Amino acid sequence: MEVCYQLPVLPLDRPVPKHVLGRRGAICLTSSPILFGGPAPRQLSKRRGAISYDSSDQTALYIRMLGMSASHPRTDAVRSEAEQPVRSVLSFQKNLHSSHYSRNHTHATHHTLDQEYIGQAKCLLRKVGSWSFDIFLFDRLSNGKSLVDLTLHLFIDYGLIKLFRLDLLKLRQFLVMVHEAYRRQNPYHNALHAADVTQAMYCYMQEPQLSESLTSCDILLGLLAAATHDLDHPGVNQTFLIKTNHYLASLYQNASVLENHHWKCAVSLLRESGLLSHFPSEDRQNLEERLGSLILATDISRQNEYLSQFRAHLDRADLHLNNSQNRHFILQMALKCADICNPCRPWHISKLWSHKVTDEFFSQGGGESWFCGPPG
Ligand SMILES: Nc1ncnc2c1ncn2[C@@H]1O[C@@H]2COP(=O)(O)O[C@H]2[C@H]1O
Ligand SMILES: [Zn+2]
Repeated sequence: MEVCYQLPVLPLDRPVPKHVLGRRGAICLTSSPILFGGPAPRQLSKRRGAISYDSSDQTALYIRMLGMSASHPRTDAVRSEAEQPVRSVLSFQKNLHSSHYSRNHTHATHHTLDQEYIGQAKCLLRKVGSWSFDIFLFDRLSNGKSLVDLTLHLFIDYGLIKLFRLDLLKLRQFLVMVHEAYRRQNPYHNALHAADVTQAMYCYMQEPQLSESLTSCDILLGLLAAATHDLDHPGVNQTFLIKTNHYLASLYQNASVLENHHWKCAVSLLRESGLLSHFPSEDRQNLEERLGSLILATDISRQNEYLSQFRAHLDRADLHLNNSQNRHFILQMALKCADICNPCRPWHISKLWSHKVTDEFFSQGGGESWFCGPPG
């Protein structure tokens, strides 16, 4: 207990609901600043569970993490919490469940501190079909797992689980695996971008003409492709991989190197999760092929090919949505649009994406070290 009063402290800007105060987990709630410098408080030193709080408090001013060393550096994430109060409780959930996304962990959200935030996330999902949907806010409210929660919600909303007799547990585990296979250190090509693309894809698929003609299979594919289209993205582009003789470039002979990799990752996660293991093998194979064709269409270096094809179709007026090949082509175009739609979002959202993508460009160029010259 001797380290309690040295632990990191975060301000909490809002009343803590009774049901949270009544829970014993891994944090300490108090409004008494005397804790931070004075002697170790009685409540803390006597606590049995991992939550301690002053039971008379309805408006805690501070939350401190227990079990972190006093010299633990404040991470950027924690620092930004102070700037964005809504995150303060969410960050604890992250720490409470450091292995939050472990594959065995299926019911974590039911036992976490921030039920209230889960409620807000659910509330926000009512606007999931809106172009101004704030994926950054949703990500905070869903504790950084927007891709999992949003995609799961859309699967349920479309009734895909019943239609394809999907196992809900396997589906969730698959989505968690997808989430984990995105590299969180990438400023742009990470799970949040995949969630954003999935939400945009949903908006396009909700367009009246499309929603009337898409089959359940098209919708399943559209969502799967959007969620997995950048899996395991290394944060650098194809040219970089080719010029640095990366093994992926030679594996895919310098053609759609990243997109092939994303597709193969998606297929391996699908197989590993067993999500579609009850499908006849022919259907499964067909679905994997179509998934590849959608993901490969996001190769920006082949943009002109797709645009000329699209223009030719429009000139001939021969795109018919009752034709499955035509529908597939439209899905390709939709995914391509979804992938680069961030500049068309409301400005406050679009600006954040621009910063993220330029951060990633900057890192590819060597980041700050580039300016410092060669080491030594
Ligand atoms: N807001 C943006 N500003 C500039 N470039 C972007 C922006 N968003 C996406 N891109 C680029 O568009 C590319 C689309 O394909 P990639 O995902 O390979 O990489 C993406 C980025 O390089
Ligand atoms: Zn992308």
